[in-house]
Amino acid sequence: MVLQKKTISFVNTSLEELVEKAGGCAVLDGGFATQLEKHGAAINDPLWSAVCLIKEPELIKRVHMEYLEAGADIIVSSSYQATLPGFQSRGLSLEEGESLLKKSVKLAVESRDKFWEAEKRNPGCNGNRPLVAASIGSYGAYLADGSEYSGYYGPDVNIGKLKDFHRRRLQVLVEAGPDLLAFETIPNKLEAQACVELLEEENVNIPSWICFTSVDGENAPSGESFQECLDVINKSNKVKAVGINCAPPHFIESLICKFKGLTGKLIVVYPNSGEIWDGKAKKWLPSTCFDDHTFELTASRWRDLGASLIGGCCRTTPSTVEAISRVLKNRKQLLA
Ligand SMILES: C[S+](C)CC[C@H](N)C(=O)O
Ligand SMILES: N[C@@H](CCS)C(=O)O
Ligand SMILES: [Zn+2]
Repeated sequence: MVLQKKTISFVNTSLEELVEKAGGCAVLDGGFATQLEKHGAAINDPLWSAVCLIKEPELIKRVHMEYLEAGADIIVSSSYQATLPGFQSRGLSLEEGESLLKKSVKLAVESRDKFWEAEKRNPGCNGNRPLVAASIGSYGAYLADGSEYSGYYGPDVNIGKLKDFHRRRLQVLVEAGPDLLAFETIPNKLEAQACVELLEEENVNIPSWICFTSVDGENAPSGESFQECLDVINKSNKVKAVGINCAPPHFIESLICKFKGLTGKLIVVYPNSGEIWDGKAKKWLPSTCFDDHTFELTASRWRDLGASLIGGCCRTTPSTVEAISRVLKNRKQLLA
């Protein structure tokens, strides 16, 4: 008997192709730091989750694998709060810091490759090789003072300072060869402008997304309108998707509608659970939350409103991603 072999393309996939192959909406992973903590990692530290790059690289791989197994089409690296000045203030040299940044991408790529080696032999494999996005947390994440949710960087922070902060890390992460770049929790227009200018100046050819936070459900945390912020991003051909991360999930529906009217780029949403980060106490405060079931019920609505990339951020876990994946991938099967 001749067994028919399914032909699967193993070439690198672009973001647009991945979204298309995923049926119009790809699944992102969930809270990375949250899942590290669930496994006992101590991240109450100025480096936050990036402290695990120094202390627990195997745990980082375990968490990536858990999100891949939950159905993530894209995993985000552990570099959100990994910065060269941050590592230097821990007594590490510039070279050691750069090597940790590269390691964040390498750990994600190794996890993806290991997952894909097994997955592509699975008869149910959809041929969608997951992608690795290198996380680039905002300047506020590095400050570790909650300013990624206020957008207030003080009077001394101008665009030059923000570009200086981001430049070398961006170069090193790009050299490490991720499939995508994920600018996360950008809280104001100035930092969006700095990211857009840097992508041009550094001639970066890896596709990017830029995500903002929001604390009022209508504007960037700085109070600047998303119209102003997206005007800056729309001018860039390097940015392929724009959206919201680590904002409460009940803001997402209206923000997708707003973004749809402001940009032709792909829309990416990965809200947190709804809990509120207390930057001083460094802990999550209870608030109105979505549980996994509510994510499952709402993800298809976000997709229908026009989001092309959907996942979870802080306080969501692999079971959240499993719920999102179940509903989005089932839907794809129903449409097929
Ligand atoms: C996305 S927030 C919860 C990350 C942690 C924050 N930048 C801090 O260090 O306090
Ligand atoms: N990629 C980061 C984002 C924090 S807001 C994480 O999931 O830990
Ligand atoms: Zn988050």
